[in-house]
Amino acid sequence: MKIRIGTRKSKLALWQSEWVKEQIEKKFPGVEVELVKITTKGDKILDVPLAKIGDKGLFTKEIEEAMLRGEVDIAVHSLKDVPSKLPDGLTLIAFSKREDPRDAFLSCGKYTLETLPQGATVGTSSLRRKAQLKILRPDLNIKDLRGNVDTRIRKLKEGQYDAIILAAAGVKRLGWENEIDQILPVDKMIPSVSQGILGIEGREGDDEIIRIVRKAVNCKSSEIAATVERAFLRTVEGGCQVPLGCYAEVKEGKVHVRAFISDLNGEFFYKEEGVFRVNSIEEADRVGTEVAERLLSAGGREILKELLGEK
Ligand SMILES: NCc1[nH]cc(CCC(=O)O)c1CC(=O)O
Repeated sequence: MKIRIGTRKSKLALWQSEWVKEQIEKKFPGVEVELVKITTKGDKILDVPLAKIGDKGLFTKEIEEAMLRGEVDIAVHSLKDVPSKLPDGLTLIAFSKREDPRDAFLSCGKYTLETLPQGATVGTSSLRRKAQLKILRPDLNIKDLRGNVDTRIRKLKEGQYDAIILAAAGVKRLGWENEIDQILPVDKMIPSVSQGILGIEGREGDDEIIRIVRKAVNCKSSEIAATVERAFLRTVEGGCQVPLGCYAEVKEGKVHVRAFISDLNGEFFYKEEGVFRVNSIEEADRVGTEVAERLLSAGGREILKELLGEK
């Protein structure tokens, strides 16, 4: 039996797909796994902030089309790049053990977020990171930064920024861990929905492939966390154009959820935090939905109207 993985060509995407290939081949010596490289729109547009492109599925669409045409069988994604709604016929079939979900601060060994000089230039294009930075350090000059992880670190080293913020997960997977000067705590910098989790997407009804992939990589607590966080995202429907974050920490039948929605400057900032009992995927979905509804009622709805226009 052979399983073909559709993957982007970036170093991080290839690392992630290779990792899934290894897990499958280790557990199922009779299964051959092949990587098929596919370029997505997000790989082509490298200089525009994602919030301005505004497309859902920027990093996933071409791979999904290949899956639906039967050219590849599964796709390995950074789950945070996967929109909350998938095309008909496709579904998330497994969730990897979560790598560090937090954001990392990099400054060539010079600073922490607290010791950065007044007015220093910090690189990030993420509205979620910008809004939270505005609250922690309103004096900072926040400058757009796109490109893959290696490119962003190169731009920091060239001196274009005093510091940059990246997902710790990507930095660690690519072996840049020593460049991290500070890991930002989840209370101060609420992570992105699904940050650090790999989502494996497949075709509905491909039961044998689903069984193999789940057995090789699925992690129950990641599945619960991802379900809470993605239910939040689906309910808010803010995508990349609204500053928002949601992080569900799973321990012993409970989830500790932290979430926020804010305007672009962090001026109107709504945060929710709570601990919920969760014993099933259905309950996890309900918790994420409820947290989102609370934030929408608290003021999130006005922010969506302002940023997305009347719907
Ligand atoms: N937005 C791009 C992206 N998609 C996934 C990761 C990191 C890995 C992960 O979160 O699993 C990154 C880089 C970053 O935000 O620094």
